[in-house]
Amino acid sequence: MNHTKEQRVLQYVLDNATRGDPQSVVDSIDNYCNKEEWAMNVGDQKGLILDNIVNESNPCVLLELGTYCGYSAVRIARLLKPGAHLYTVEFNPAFAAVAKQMIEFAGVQDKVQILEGNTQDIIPQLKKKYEVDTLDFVFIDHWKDKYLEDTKLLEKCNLLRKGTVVLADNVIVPGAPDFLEYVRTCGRYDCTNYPSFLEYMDEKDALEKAIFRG
Ligand SMILES: Nc1ncc2ncn(CCCCCNC(=O)c3cc(-c4ccc(F)cc4)cc(O)c3O)c2n1
Ligand SMILES: [Mg+2]
Repeated sequence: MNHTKEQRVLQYVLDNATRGDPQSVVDSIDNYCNKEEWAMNVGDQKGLILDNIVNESNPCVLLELGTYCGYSAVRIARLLKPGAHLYTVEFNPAFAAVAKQMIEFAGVQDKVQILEGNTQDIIPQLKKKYEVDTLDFVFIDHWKDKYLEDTKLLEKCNLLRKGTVVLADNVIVPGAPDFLEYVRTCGRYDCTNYPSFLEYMDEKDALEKAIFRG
């Protein structure tokens, strides 16, 4: 029954976390992935940095690229004010199915909407199909070689406004060198690097915050 790692992570949450308690869902996933099976959640160390940046930017409309099991969607949604909304894009149906159940168990389904598909197809639909004006916060955590292309696509679709926070995971491991080079040198972003560690490992990783200048 639980043939995939993602299904085993979900089952562990269902067996060990408290329904409607997003913090217990986040803690359970971190416990499982620390003890049993590594998985590519942003994790607790980078997660604390993510929490701080979400809290300081107080966002209302958010986009996440790469949902996976829904760990960061639950982590972000637990901090959102009433009426705030997170769109999260996932193209792997099996991952999306796990994430849907994770998000519902955590009780944050009213704040999170999973959009199934490829970011390059979905990003151009956000304004017309999902009635998004501009984004306050973007968390990028999908294919590392798509970070740059999709950041440029967000610009092209006029989804970024002065002050939009673009936060990217894994800028060291696996790395997104072309994205880093672009946001740090194109003149349209104020960038900050947040050194941390790869989830559940001792390897160095980092988040990069790039605030759009408008
Ligand atoms: N275009 C599009 N549209 C929509 C989509 N939905 C999903 N995807 C594809 C996402 C595929 C997973 C992306 N995430 C990672 O690959 C990742 C990897 C590691 C890692 C792995 C091995 C190591 F040895 C060390 C580190 C760590 C991380 O934290 C990661 O986030 C999409 N793509
Ligand atoms: Mg990641």
